[in-house]
Amino acid sequence: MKTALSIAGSDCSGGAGIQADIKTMSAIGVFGMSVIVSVVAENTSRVISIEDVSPKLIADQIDAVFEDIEVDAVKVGMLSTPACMAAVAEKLRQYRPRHIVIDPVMYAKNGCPLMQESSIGTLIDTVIPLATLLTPNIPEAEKIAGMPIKTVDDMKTAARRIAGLGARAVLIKGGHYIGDAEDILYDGSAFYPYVRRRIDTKNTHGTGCTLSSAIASYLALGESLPGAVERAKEYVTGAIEHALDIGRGCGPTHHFYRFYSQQGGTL
Ligand SMILES: Nc1ncnc2c1ncn2[C@@H]1O[C@H](COP(=O)(O)OP(=O)(O)O)[C@@H](O)[C@H]1O
Ligand SMILES: Cc1ncc(COP(=O)(O)O)c(N)n1
Repeated sequence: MKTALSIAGSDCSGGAGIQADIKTMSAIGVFGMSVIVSVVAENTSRVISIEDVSPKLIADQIDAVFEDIEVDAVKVGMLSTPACMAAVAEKLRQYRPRHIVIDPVMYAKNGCPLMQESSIGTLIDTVIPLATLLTPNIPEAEKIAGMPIKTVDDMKTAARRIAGLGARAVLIKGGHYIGDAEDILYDGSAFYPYVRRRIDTKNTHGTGCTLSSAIASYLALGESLPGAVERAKEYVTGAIEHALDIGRGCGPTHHFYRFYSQQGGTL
């Protein structure tokens, strides 16, 4: 069985972070593993508090996985501080997994910050150059590329700039855009658009986590990068279509909708 590792934060409400990643990996059919970098007390409406795991325990978790199990792809999510970033980056440089999909998480869907403002320099200098694919949403791409993004052409310019910072490929996600949900992949030479109609829902907690871990899963299964993004886009669109209207804020994406519908069950 192919394996994928999520290095990210824990969302106790189960919609984003490590929990979304492992649900996605399981639904796609790879063996999911997790290195917890931060524990976030959050739900669909708010973040109550965040506590980071010590750099030593982050490093030890990564050692525990890599010394024992072949890792076919890694997904990196929330890294809140320069110390977390340095611990993860050092170990990724040591183990050099083939696929490293990095989602540079900065805010939760309800607007609460998940990355300290002062971490942006370390993100750019230390983390981004490790990405075989970086998957910023539009506000994150604006911060990293240092430019406003209002059009699809701006998305392309920002993707080029971010590739110039050392990411091998960049997928700018259009969930925060107006109109269709259009994402643009830049692989260093060509652009690939991925377009679906926008689903009218507030229940988008965990969409970015779901997409990046789906891409890592399909890369682990041997898909090409454009193919993995296409299949992951299909997966996240279905997970948003069947998102659960639970909680008082932005409800979570739903991962087992295909299983339930095949069993004739209700969602
Ligand atoms: N309302 C929506 N309808 C359809 N697709 C969406 C919607 N919102 C987000 N997406 C898609 O979900 C994925 C995650 O994007 P986005 O929500 O921008 O990421 P993030 O969670 O990092 O903010 C992208 O493929 C985006 O196009
Ligand atoms: C621990 C953690 N990691 C990431 C996100 C962002 O989730 P998304 O951008 O996918 O809604 C989150 N809310 N919590």
